[in-house]
Amino acid sequence: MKIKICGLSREEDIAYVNEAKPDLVGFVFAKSRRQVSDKQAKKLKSLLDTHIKSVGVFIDEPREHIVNLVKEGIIDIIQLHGHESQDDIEYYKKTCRVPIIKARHVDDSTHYDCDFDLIDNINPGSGQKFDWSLIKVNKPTFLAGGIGIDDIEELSHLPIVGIDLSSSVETDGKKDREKIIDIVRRVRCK
Ligand SMILES: O=C(O)c1ccccc1NCC(=O)[C@H](O)[C@H](O)COP(=O)(O)O
Repeated sequence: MKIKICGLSREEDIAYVNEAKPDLVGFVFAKSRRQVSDKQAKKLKSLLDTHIKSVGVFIDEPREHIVNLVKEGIIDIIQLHGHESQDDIEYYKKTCRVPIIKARHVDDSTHYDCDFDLIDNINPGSGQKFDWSLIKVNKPTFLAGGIGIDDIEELSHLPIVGIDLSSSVETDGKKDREKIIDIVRRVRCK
């Protein structure tokens, strides 16, 4: 199972993930307490272990901004959380040629022709769970929403390719080295 640690914003956060080695990390460009500027993200990416993929997280962002971040090598994967259409997804496929993750709620069965689905809470990044028994997948799917270290055993039985988490690896709103290392180790042991 792949693991993505989302919402990195400080240079020490990058040091933590370089040590823990998750598969993916997320830079949030959408409005959020975890939001990073292009300049910050460029610096963070330059410090990131080259084996770890960087995911840009967006809500209804202008296309040019996303394309520019891919072209500059700041993000390796696009994650769309807003009202982006299949037309937008086709545009990114053609223009960027990087994997695309489209987030949806568990009760939204819209099919998007993209690389991965991400089933997330209605309030992304809030640390809130939802009913995992409602999950239906029709393509490689990541799961997010309040996932913590005690959930790994249960999640290993779900039809998902990876997990995406943020709040549970924070202390007082900041990424926590021990929590990141512990959860990546737990996932690797499954
Ligand atoms: O994390 C945010 O602040 C955020 C803001 C706006 C759109 C998306 C956001 N995060 C997306 C993620 O991929 C989070 O990792 C995911 O929602 C899980 O977060 P959590 O429930 O805190 O583990």
